[in-house]
Amino acid sequence: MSVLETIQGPADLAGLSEQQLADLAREIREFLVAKVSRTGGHLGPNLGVVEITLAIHRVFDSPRDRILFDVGHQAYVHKILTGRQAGFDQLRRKGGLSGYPSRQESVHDVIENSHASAALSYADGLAKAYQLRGEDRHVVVVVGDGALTGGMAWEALNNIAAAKDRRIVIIVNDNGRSYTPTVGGLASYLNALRTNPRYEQVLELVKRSLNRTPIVGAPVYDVLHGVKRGLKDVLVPQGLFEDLGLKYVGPIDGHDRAAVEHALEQAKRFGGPVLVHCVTRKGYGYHIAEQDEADCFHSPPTFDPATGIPLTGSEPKWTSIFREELVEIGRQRPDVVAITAAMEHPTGLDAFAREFPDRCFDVGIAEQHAVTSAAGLAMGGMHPVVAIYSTFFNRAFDQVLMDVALHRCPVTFVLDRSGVTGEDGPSHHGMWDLSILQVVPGLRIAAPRDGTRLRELLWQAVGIDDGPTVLRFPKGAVPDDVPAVDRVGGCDILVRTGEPDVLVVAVGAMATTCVDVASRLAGHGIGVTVVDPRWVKPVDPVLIDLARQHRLVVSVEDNGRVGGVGAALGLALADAGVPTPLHVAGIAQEFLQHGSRSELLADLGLSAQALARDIVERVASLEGAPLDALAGGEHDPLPRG
Ligand SMILES: Cc1ncc(C[n+]2csc(CCOP(=O)(O)OP(=O)(O)O)c2C)c(N)n1
Ligand SMILES: CC(=O)[C@@H](O)[C@H](O)COP(=O)(O)O
Ligand SMILES: [Mg+2]
Repeated sequence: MSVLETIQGPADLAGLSEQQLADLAREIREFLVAKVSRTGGHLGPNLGVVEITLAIHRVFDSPRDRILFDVGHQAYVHKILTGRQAGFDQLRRKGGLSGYPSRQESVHDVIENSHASAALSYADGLAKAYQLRGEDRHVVVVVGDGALTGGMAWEALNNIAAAKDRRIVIIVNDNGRSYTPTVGGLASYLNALRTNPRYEQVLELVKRSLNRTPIVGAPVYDVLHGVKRGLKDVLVPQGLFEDLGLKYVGPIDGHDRAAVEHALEQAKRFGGPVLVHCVTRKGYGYHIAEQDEADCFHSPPTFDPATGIPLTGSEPKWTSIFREELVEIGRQRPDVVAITAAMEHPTGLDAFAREFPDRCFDVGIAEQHAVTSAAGLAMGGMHPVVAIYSTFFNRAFDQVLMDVALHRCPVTFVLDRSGVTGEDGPSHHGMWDLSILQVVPGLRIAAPRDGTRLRELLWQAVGIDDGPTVLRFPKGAVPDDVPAVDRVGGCDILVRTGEPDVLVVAVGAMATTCVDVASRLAGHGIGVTVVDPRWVKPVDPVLIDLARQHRLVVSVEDNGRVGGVGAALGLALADAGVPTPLHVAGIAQEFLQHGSRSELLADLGLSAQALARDIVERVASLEGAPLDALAGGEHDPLPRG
């Protein structure tokens, strides 16, 4: 039996020998590669925290002590050690193990939100609560060097440092990378500590002193702390973290479990906020990941573990089309610049950055700064294109509203991963952008239905210079082009069959589904017009006129129903006194769990079959006619369910 098979919970770690612990670390890595190669997921980050997570669960007492992970994509090892090994065959699959901590799964999990740079704020709050309640509990936070480039992290550190007696242990997992090498002054600071040759000597000294000195409390900590202060004062006049008032321990070799345990024991005894700086390598222990220059296998799809080669074909993705077209725009528009929040490749800016290195800015995981910096660039005469996943864009709402739109800055936001994303779960679905952005005066939103429209609309967006524009599209494969049969104003008519009974307003990528709906209704006496407004904000007046001509309007969007495109259309129809009934088909305003995009859309009633069935029922209720008469009785091609 392997050591790993004996681990059902953290308590099983206590009695293990050094050899067993070394075997366990190896077995965990083998487990991660074997499982994640079959499901896809965050392999690189988790390979890098095996020793750190083992040390945490040997030194602290979860769930009494709370273990928090920033982002949470690196919590697989934590899940393995807390009784969830069996779930990894269904990792990130509908109904299976979440790829992030989940309170529904385990009492050992706390934070379910996968948005970076928030964990330290949770820790500050939790520690305050335990102090007020007189509970002697530690709060342990694993935060990556990338997550530390986010502003919230520093807001939290500012507060944590002020409270000398709150039991918070911050473990900085410093692998020098977000996806790509971490950027900015902080990265340079951490790098200075990591890469100076004296660091190696000092590390050796620390290691020897740790191994020689049994854990007797203060002396070990003082050795660690004193030596480090010496190092830091030599390298950097004043320790950044110590200047804040935080006790700093490190840098520690994050793959030396015993050294990490020693440091955590000292931190635990200190009884106040301590920051333990662990130096690790992303993808550690799986050479294919370690050598992956792109992103160290940050989040690979299913792959062959022997070669690392993806098992799924690389079909043209929305991102690929954006990547290609932006380079062409960059060639013709020297005023166009690009901004990423530590996701240059995932958002498709990597090609632009290669061709125009001086015109592409990676600001770190700092979406709020990205947006207001874009306002500054626009005020300086440039036209910024800010590429951010839809869900991460949420946190920069005030910056879009007050720093960009109030000043009518010509900034183009490109929101990839809009709508139902899939396997990353509730805090990754981009189901809010069409709602929250409706309230921004002067901001225009385009939702391309296919690759050709993406190219067209991107050019139109960067051509608008009197205010901000947004393009939004989903994750994954691009549908075949959906040609228009007519153009009315700014709207494309995609289908026009029979009498003008039902007007289907297709928002962006839902157009393919809406055309399928029309074909399912064609043979049943229900005339359908499918219209793609292309620019979905502001509401195109053409839609008002088309609605007047039809008996029912159905809007279909891959966004929350509340406050989305359909809701805005409803307000416009009411303001125009158009009595045509409107049904808004969209995502129920609830947190969606993880699963494939197609599964989740079907569950939401956004499949062509479900939409067609719903329209048949709505038309029938308009006429009071029995459903069967409309739907062809036993011949009904729209079986329930
Ligand atoms: C607000 C926000 N922006 C972007 C992301 C996407 N993202 C997920 S992990 C990651 C890199 C995190 O780097 P780091 O904190 O150093 O962790 P590592 O992967 O290196 O362990 C990014 C940018 C996110 N989760 N949240
Ligand atoms: C953890 C995180 O936020 C990212 O790694 C995200 O999982 C990437 O999503 P995609 O795989 O859709 O690029
Ligand atoms: Mg990192």
